[in-house]
Amino acid sequence: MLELNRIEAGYGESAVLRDVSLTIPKGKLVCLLGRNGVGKSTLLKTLMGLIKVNHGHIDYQSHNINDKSPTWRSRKGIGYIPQGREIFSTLTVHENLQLGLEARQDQKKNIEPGHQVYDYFPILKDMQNRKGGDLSGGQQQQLAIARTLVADPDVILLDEPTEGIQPNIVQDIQDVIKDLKQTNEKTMLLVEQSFDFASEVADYFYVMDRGRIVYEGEREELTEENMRGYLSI
Ligand SMILES: Nc1ncnc2c1ncn2[C@@H]1O[C@H](COP(=O)(O)OP(=O)(O)OP(=O)(O)O)[C@@H](O)[C@H]1O
Repeated sequence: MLELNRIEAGYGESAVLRDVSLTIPKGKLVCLLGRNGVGKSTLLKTLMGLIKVNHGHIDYQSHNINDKSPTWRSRKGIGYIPQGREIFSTLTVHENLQLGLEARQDQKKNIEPGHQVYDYFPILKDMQNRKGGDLSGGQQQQLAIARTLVADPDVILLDEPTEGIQPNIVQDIQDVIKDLKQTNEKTMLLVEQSFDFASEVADYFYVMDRGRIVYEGEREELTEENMRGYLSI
């Protein structure tokens, strides 16, 4: 349902992604693995329309979306949770969540108290009136995920949700990701450096090195032995 075909993209004159092809089938969770600086975040930004494609094409529901804006993509159901979370620190948790509604196609203006995001992350209900900047890193990550979920996206692009986060929250996030796939049939692309996390949730995986896809395979092939050399294990 979302596909990169022979993409070259980067910053200014310098290409970061080189001849990258990747498919995220409907209802599947695809993991993109690789070390620091190999181009994983650049790939997500390119999918989201934040970086221009130099060559190749991005197809969403079988249509070329190369020239569509990030706003168009989010309104059409592509949700993006960036690395670093980009929480508004001076706004409250509630206000941060309200901002997520902007990406909805309907005119929904409020998040009902029984919304699924509060089941996933009860702490966000308890902390509704706290400023985003007062939350811990793990709580901010939960807020960033919830803010995307209130828009009810079909596809979720998630950039290293476990980076620098305490283990109990990593477990909560893992449970939510599994539920999003199993119960809500979301389509997901998860960027990760953690082999343990990726191997728990992935249906299919790609490994990136220096802007190229160097390995791909089914979940069964995602083993420590195969990943040694590509990841720090
Ligand atoms: N805004 C930018 N302008 C110029 N070059 C950039 C910019 N952002 C990233 N790069 C470069 O692009 C390359 C890929 O970076 P990217 O952030 O996509 O890697 P990554 O695999 O996501 O790594 P990390 O896990 O550290 O985020 C790096 O060489 C990086 O220095």
